[in-house]
Amino acid sequence: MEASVAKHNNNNNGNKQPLVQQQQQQEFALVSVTELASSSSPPSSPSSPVTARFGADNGVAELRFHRDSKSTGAAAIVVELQDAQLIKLGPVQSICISDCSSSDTVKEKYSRGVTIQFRNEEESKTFHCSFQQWKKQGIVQGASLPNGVIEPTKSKFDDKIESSSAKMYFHYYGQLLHQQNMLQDYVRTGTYYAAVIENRADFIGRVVVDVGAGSGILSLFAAQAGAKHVYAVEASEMAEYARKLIAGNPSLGDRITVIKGKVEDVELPEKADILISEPMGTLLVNERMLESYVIARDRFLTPNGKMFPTVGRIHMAPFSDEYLFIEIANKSLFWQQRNYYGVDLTPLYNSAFQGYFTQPVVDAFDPRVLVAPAIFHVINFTEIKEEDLYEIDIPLKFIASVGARVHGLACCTVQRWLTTAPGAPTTHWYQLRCVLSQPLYVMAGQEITGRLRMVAHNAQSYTIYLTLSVKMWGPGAEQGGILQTESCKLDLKEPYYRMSQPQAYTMAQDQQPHQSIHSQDINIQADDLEEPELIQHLSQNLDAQLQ
Ligand SMILES: C[S@@+](CC[C@H](N)C(=O)[O-])C[C@H]1O[C@@H](n2cnc3c(N)ncnc32)[C@H](O)[C@@H]1O
Repeated sequence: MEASVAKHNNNNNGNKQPLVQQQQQQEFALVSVTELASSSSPPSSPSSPVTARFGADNGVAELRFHRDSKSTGAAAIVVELQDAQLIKLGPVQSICISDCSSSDTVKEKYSRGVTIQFRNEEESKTFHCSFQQWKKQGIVQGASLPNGVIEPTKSKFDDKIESSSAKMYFHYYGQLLHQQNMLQDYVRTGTYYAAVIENRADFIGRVVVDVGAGSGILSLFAAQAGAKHVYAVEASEMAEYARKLIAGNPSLGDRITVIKGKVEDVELPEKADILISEPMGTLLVNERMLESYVIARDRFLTPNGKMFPTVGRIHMAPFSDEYLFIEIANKSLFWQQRNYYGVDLTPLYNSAFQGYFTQPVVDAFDPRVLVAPAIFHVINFTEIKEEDLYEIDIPLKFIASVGARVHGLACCTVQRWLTTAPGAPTTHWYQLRCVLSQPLYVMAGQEITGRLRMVAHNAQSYTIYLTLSVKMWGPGAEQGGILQTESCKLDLKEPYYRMSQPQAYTMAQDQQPHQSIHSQDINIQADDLEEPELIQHLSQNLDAQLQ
């Protein structure tokens, strides 16, 4: 549930009037305020509107709830903001939790909860912003607040992500059909289910936060595994559906609280023993949700808490795929027309040619296109700093197993490459390939070096810089000379979705067959969720539809 507030001044003129702070006070009209389990203060009824007033009369930031905004007498409830937390329970409902001392002994502290009913969602949002602002600024004793309109505080998420990108992103995830896509990926969801249930010893009696809960499925799994309480944090409108789903499963739902908001912004009433999430995108990092996962770790997880998943891996190997290369190169042939309705298009040919090579290719390919054993890069979610995900630099070094024309770098976030072997699970297992506009020539045994650098951008994705070099072969190699180097720059946000069945493999004439370590059947094992590379996730597919 959430909250909302009417912002108005002391005249109690309703929500039409702009927010004005008068003498360091700010007022909101509420539908109702109900104190939880309190014997000291009778709950207000919806028929008697309540005014909430932020102020710092004694140099301490406070929130006072009055039955009548004109009232200047004793407030019904006074909350000191320093120790208070405000949690959204719904679009127009929030709960404010604060510490208070027992009347008998000041040594004993209790938590007090106040349920706040707002008039609409907009007012709820403004109230939340003001709450954070007053809390932040009021903590310093006697600190004065700036006069005028309080701007909503921009969160870490808003600071680094373009609002249009975020809007589209959460709109997408707010639709049931896209959550259904993820739920219908039985390899993905089944792996999570098995991992949670098989690790239920970790969940029993524990507090869990589901980071980006979507439909709430992982929260329900955690509750099934015996979690004491699960906070399902979801920023999109899907939070409402998650509430419905959870309410419809009451034996589990009474241990789950859905909190609508970004993990960067929401407050939780307690720390978590476990974080569970499915934050991986194409090439692991697309969508930049790993950063939110890491922020959630820093905000909510107890020092020895566990993260499910714990690590992610990007597997990489050079590949040779003549058909793919020709397919991409041919896309720009259109621009070679010299008489397109009397117009010469060729001045744009080179730009179009280069443009097509800036698109990473997402598809499923036969692992035999790989020309060297794969290497992998590990991202440990328990240790990595959020800022370290802004730029990821991976040195590359391979030994070619075959002589081939190298067309680029193939990447995959799962342990094993897709195989066309009969009996493999019928799941899409899309992989990503960065294709060079100029191939490199290698001989079996030759070293291929390079660098994969990924730089985050504010559209929730990354710019990819790939360089591959092939060292001199034969006489002169000892001098360490580099014969060929090719580079390319790609935008992970704009992939070429080449969705189809795995491409038929035709062995190039100069290629010798090699025993690829990857050409095994997919074998999903979920005995440990700390192996996220085993988790087949649909995000790759989702990205396609986000475009
Ligand atoms: C890949 S989906 C996973 C959904 C669900 N956990 C599952 O496994 O089916 C990621 C979800 O995280 C949500 N999300 C992404 N970034 C978020 C953030 N910063 N705060 C809260 N939710 C976020 C998205 O709206 C989306 O529903």
